[in-house]
Amino acid sequence: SQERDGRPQKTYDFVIIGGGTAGNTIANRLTEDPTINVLVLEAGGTNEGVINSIIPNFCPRLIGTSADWNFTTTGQVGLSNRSIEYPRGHILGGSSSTNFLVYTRGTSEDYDRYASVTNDPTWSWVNVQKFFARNERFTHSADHHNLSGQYDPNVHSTSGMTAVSLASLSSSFGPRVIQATSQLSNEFPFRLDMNSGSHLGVGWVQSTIDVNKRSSSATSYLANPFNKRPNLHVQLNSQVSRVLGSSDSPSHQQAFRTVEFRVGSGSLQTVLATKEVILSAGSIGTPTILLNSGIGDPNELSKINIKPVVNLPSVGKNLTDQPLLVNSWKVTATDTNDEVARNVTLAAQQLLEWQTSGTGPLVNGIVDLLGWLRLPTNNTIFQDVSDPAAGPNTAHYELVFQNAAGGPEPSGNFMSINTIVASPTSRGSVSLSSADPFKKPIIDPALLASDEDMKVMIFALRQAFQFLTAPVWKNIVVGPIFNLTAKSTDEQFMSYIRQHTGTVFHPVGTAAMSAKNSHYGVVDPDLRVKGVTGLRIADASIFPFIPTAHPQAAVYVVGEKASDMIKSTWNLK
Ligand SMILES: Cc1cc2nc3c(=O)[nH]c(=O)nc-3n(C[C@H](O)[C@H](O)[C@H](O)COP(=O)(O)OP(=O)(O)OC[C@H]3O[C@@H](n4cnc5c(N)ncnc54)[C@H](O)[C@@H]3O)c2cc1C
Repeated sequence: SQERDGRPQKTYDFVIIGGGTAGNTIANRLTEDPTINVLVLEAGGTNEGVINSIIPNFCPRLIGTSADWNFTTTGQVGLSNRSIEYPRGHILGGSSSTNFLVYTRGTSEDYDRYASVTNDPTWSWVNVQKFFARNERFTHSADHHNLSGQYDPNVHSTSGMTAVSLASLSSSFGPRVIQATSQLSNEFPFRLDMNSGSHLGVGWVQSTIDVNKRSSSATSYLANPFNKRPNLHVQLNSQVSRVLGSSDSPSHQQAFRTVEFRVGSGSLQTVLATKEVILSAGSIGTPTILLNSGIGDPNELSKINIKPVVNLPSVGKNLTDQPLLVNSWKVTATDTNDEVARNVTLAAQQLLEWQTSGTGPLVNGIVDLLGWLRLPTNNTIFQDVSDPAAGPNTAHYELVFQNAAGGPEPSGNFMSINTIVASPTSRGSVSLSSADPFKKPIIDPALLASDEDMKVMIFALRQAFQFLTAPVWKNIVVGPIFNLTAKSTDEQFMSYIRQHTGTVFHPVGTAAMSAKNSHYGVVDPDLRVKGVTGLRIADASIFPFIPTAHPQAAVYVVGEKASDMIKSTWNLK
C-alpha cells in the first residue's frame, strides 16, 4: 500500500530508507515472504502521472523540478572553480525515475575487482550474472524493427523485472556512426553488445525503456500487484534524519534499528525495525544520514557538534564521479533531433503521436550510441600513477553519440560526441556543515581534479575529432560549434574543458565496501555496516570503485544481491 499522509505503525521487520533504485528492489524481494513486513520511507513524492518521468525523451526536463533534490557542488578546482548542479531523484524510484535511461553493466573486470578488493568471490562477474538476470526483462522496440546485428540476445534475460530495449530507428545518424566504425575499425571497432562483460568499442545503446515508457524501480518492482501486498508499506514525503543506536546485548555493539524521520515538515517521529534497517538513500543521502547519526570521522563530527557514536572515517569519502563534456558539430544532415526544441507545432505533434499510438521520436531516450575506449598502450598518462581502469579490457574514456546539439540552437542541424572520463583517478567527498539533519550536505565530486583526468579528457576530445575523419562524415560534418579544432593546442583544449565540463551524474563510493577487518571502508562485503548491528547499506554508495558504466544496472545488482543476503540471514522465502 502507498500512503501519503498516514502514519506508519511503530515497528516493522525491516525499514528501508529511500524508495530508490536499490531500495525498491529490496522492498519487492523481501515482501515475497508474506510472513514479514517492510516499511519504505521515501523523501520524494509519487512517480505516478509525472509525465516527464514517463516519456523517455523528456528525461532531461526533471532536473531542477520537485522530483530532484536540487543539490549543487562546491566550487570545483578542476572546473575553474565553478559549482554545478548535482541532480538526484527525489521521487519514488529515486534516480531510476529521473535518469537518462542508459543501461550498461560495466565489464567483467569491474566485478572481478570488487570480488578481489573485498576478498569475497560472490561479487565476481560470473557470480553476479543471476542478479542481472533477475533484474532485466529485455523487450522489443516501439517500432518493432529487427534487432539482429544490434545486440547479442545470449547475454540478456527476458524474465526479470526492469524493461530494457534498443531504441527505435529514427534517422540516418546511427547507421553513419556504425559505418564509421568499419572505416576506422582499428581505433573505433564495432561492439555488438557492450553488456556482455567486454565493452570496448562502439555500439548501440540499450535503455531502461518498456517499449515506449520509462521502466524504473517504481514502475517495475513496485508495480501492481506488488504494491498491493499487505506486508509492504511505502510512505512518501518522509525524510529520514538519523538512525539511532542502542546497545545490543550480547554483542555489546551498537544496534541501529531505530529510524528517525518526519512526514513533510511535520515533527520528528521514530519507527523500529525488529530485524534490520536498510539504508538505500543513494550516494549523497546515505553518507548524509550516517554522518548525522554520528557514524563517521569523530574529529570532523565533533567540529560541527555532532556526537561521534561509531568511528568510521571512510563515511562520505571516496566520492567518485565521471566528468562529462558536451561537444557538438554542425551537420548538413536534416534528420536530426534539433528542430523540435524550436518548433511548438512539431513538439505538439510528437506528443500527440506518443499519446495516441505510443510511437514517434519521444519513445527514445536522448542517446543513440556509446563508445568505450582505451588510451593506446604507448600512452604515458599513467606512467607515474597506477592505471585506474579495472583491467586491460576496461575503458579509460567514453564517447556518447547524440543526433542533436547538446542544447537548443536557434537554427541548423547538429550532432554531438560527448566525452566522459570513464575511469577517473580523482576522489571527492560528501560532508556536513552543521548538526541540522535537514540541511543540504557539502558535495565535492572533485571533477577533473587530477592531472590524469584532465589529460584523459583532452585525449577523448581529440579522439572525437579523429572519429569524424572517417569518410562517411565527408559532406555531413561542417565543423564544431565550440572554439577548438583538431589542431588546437593542449592548453587551448584545457581551458575549454575547464569552462564547460560537468557531470554525467554518476556519484558512487561514499560508503564503500571493503574486506572484513580492513582498516578502511564502511561496509563489509555482506553490506553490513562495520562495527554495528542491525544496519545494512544497499545503493550506489557501496561501490569501492566506480563501475565503468552508467551505473543503474550495477545498482540493481546491489539491490538483488542485498535481498538474497538478507533473505538468507533471516531464512526468508
Ligand atoms: C540526471 C541523472 C541522469 C542519469 N542517467 C543515468 C543513465 O542514463 N544510466 C544510468 O545507468 N545511470 C544514470 N544515472 C545514475 C543512476 O540513476 C544512479 O546511479 C542510480 O539510480 C542510483 O541508485 P541508488 O539506489 O543508489 O539511489 P537513488 O535511486 O537515487 O535512490 C535514493 C532514494 O533515497 C531517497 N532519499 C535520499 N535521502 C533520503 C532521506 N534522508 N530520507 C528518505 N529518503 C531519502 C531519494 O529521494 C531516492 O528516492 C543518472 C542519474 C541522474 C541523477
